Amino acid sequence: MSSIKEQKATFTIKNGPTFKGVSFGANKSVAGEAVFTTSLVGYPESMTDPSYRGQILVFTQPLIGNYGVPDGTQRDEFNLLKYFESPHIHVVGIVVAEYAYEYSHWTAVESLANWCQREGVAAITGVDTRAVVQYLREEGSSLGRITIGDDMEPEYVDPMNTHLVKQVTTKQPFHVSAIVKNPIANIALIDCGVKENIIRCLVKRGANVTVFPFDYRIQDIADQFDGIFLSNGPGNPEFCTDTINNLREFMLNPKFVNIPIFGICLGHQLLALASGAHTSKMVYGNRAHNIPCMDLTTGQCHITSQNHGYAVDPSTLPADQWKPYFVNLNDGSNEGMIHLTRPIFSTQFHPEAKGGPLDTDILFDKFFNNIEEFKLKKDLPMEKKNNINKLSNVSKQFNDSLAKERVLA
Ligand SMILES: NC(=O)CC[C@H](N)C(=O)O
Repeated sequence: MSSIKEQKATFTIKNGPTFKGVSFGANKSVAGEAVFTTSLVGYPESMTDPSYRGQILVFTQPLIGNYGVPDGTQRDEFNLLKYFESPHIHVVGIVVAEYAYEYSHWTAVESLANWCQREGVAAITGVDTRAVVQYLREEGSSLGRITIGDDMEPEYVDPMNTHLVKQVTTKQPFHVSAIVKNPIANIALIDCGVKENIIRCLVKRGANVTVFPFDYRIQDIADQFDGIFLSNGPGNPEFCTDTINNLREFMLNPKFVNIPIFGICLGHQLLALASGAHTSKMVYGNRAHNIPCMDLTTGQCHITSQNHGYAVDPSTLPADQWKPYFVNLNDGSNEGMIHLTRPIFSTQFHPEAKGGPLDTDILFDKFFNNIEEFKLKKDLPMEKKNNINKLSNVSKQFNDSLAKERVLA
C-alpha cells in the first residue's frame, strides 16, 4: 500500500487538452513526448525498456499497479535481470486512469507508487486515458507534461531531438556467458538500448554474447564472431550516424558476406538506413501487445509486441538487395526486411516480446540456423571443415576481461 499523501497533478498535451488528476509518483514535474500503449500487462517491463527513454507513457489499460513491482535487482542464471528490461525506469512519467493503491502478487516487493518515487518518475491517476488516446490518434504524436501540485509548468521538451541512444548504451563492452560447456556460437550485440530479454533469447539458445556500445566499430571485430545482433533503442534512428556508418562499411566489405545479422526495432531501422533506405516518424506510433503482422514469405499472420514511433519506408529499400519481410495488417506499415542473398533479416516488432505474445520467438531460431550454416561455410582447413561446432575465434581472454553486466557510467 502506498503511504503518499494525495497531491493534485495535471497532465497537459501541448496545443491540446489538459487533464486534472492526482499524483502518485515522484514530486517532480516532467515534460516529454506523450505516447500510449494498449498493452494489458507488463508495466515494469515497459517502464524499464530503454526504448521509452524521455517519453510520458499513457496506459490505456484502466487499472494499473494492481500487481505491484517485482525486485528489480534479482538476476537469473545468466546474470540477466529477472524482472526488468534494464536496471532503471526510462519513461519520465506515466499517466493512468485508475491507480491500484492496493497491490498483490507473489513477486511484488513494493508498490508502483514507491518505485516511481524512488526513481524520480512522475505519475498521475484519474485521467480519462480514452480521451487522451482519441486526441493523440487524431492529432498525431505530441509533447506533454505532468505538473505536480502548484509547481511551475515545465517547458515542453522533445526527446526526439536528442541523441537518446548515447544515454542508454552500455559505456563499455560486457559479456554474457551461455553457461553451457560447449557454447554453440559467439554473438556480437550492438547495444543501442538493449532489453535484457533479447540477450536472454540469445544466451538461452547456447550462445555467448559480447555486448558492444552503439558506436563500436563492428567492422573491426566482426570476423571474430558467428553472428551480429542489432538491438532496439530509443529516439530517431537518424541520430545514430556512427552505427549506420559502421554498418554500411560492414555491409560493403566482401569479407563479411556470409556473417548472419539479426536486428530488432531500432536495429531494423539502422540496418535499413545503412542500406540506403529511409525512415520516417509515424503519426502516433505502434505500442501494443496484439499487433497482427503477415510474414510475406509464408502468408502467415503472427500477433506481435511493439513499441516504436518511426518506421522504414519499404519503397526505398534497394530492391536488388532487400525485400520486405513482414507487413503490419492494421496500418500497412513495414515490419521487417530480409536480404535476397545474405543471411540477414530484421523486424520492426519485438520477437523477444517482454511483455507480449511469443508467436515470433521462432525468428531467434532462424538466426541460429543461419549461424549454423555460416559455421559450415567457414573457410577452415579441410580437416576441420566438418566440425560444425568450430567456433569463431573471439578470445576467451577478451571476454573474461569484460564486465559481466551493462556498464551504466
Ligand atoms: N523499440 C525500439 O527499438 C524503437 C525504435 C525507435 N526508437 C522508434 O521509436 O521507432
